[in-house]
Amino acid sequence: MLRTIESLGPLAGKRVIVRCDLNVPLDGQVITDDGRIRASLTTLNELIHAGARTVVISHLGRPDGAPDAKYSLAPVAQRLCELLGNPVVFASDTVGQAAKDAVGGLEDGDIALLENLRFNPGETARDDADRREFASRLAELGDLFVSDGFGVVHRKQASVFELAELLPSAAGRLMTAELEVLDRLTESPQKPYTVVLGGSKVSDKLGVIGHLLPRVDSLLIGGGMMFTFLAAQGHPVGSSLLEEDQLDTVRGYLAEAERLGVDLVLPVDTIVASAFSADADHEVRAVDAIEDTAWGASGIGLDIGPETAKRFAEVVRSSTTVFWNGPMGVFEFPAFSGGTKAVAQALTEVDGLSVVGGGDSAAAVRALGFDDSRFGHISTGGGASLEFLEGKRLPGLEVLGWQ
Ligand SMILES: Nc1ncnc2c1ncn2[C@@H]1O[C@H](COP(=O)(O)OP(=O)(O)OP(=O)(O)O)[C@@H](O)[C@H]1O
Ligand SMILES: O=C(O)[C@H](O)COP(=O)(O)O
Repeated sequence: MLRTIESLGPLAGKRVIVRCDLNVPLDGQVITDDGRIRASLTTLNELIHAGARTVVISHLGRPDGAPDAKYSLAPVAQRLCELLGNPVVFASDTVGQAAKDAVGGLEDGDIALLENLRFNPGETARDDADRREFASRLAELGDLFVSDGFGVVHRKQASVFELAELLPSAAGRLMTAELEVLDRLTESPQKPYTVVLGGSKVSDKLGVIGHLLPRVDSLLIGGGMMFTFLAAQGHPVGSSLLEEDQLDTVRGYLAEAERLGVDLVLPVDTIVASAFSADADHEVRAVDAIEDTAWGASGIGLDIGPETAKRFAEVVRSSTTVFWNGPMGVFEFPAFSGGTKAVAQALTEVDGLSVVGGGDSAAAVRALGFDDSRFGHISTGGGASLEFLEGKRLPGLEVLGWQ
């Protein structure tokens, strides 16, 4: 049974550390999608109103265990303050003097945000003892711990796992809301059940496919992920995103899909660009002709093509349950956003349950003008929701009592 906030007892006057996933997309200092900040507000408002002294912690991006200004949470503190309508004290470090001063200065109902957890090597250390050492320094800043960063719950990291062992801990409201919907997808998805995969974290997400194949009726592969499949079928993919060391694994998935009778749908066309940029020249090409443009092997596939988009949309629309993770192309560049838009539109037309998972996927649908309410659920977790659907035991959930 997942422990919830009620299990922590009275909160007034207590220093409550809340692990959120405020890993939002940034363009310089500008937050391009604040969905993950908004999703954290329910828990934070509840703690504020209960008179807790709230200490918010999060990572942003993947800095290398040392401070790096481009991954600072300062813009997030500013946005959090606007959304809460409350001052947010921002500490320029995580376990140093600035954090101690910020937390020490909190009154009941106040809130502070500490700097990016991943500026400290202990947060993501492989060695258990190193993570534990960092977690114990974090634990000194709080009396209680609320884990609400669903997007990071698949990571065995100090602020997700060890900290929850060190302090009385419970799941926050976002965490429980996410689990309620995703549980429906694992327990009894209504058929036909389709999963759509794309995005750029290819090696992170390929592993999920083997576990999903026995559970789904159709699996559609687009985004950066498609090129490893196309290459596995013998197609040259130019300079597109490719995980060469995964080719054998992918061949295994293709064979397994056939054996299980799963409809594994790969793109038939792609938009090939001269370079990775918003204004690059581009042409639609069949997937066996990616290198047949004037750019030859330097051409890059940046979106699924129109014929593929049409086919994907048809499969999605005729499904009763759909889970989608990972944009179909580089949606941040308008010329390569068509595939993502077509799939998003089809999801809004599903007569059943449609779930969008992932920080970038959620950002994509919003950037393309789709309102959250047009989907059954928008999950803040990309990798996390996929690993949950795989049926994996997630460290950040187990430590909260989830079986
Ligand atoms: N063909 C492609 N080549 C390169 N990048 C691509 C391609 N297609 C999509 N992308 C990129 O994939 C990124 C999103 O991938 P990611 O796997 O991180 O998605 P997510 O699961 O929604 O996010 P998260 O895992 O952070 O929650 C986008 O920034 C998009 O530009
Ligand atoms: O964006 C995400 O999926 C989460 O914030 C986790 O980030 P990570 O993949 O860098 O651990």
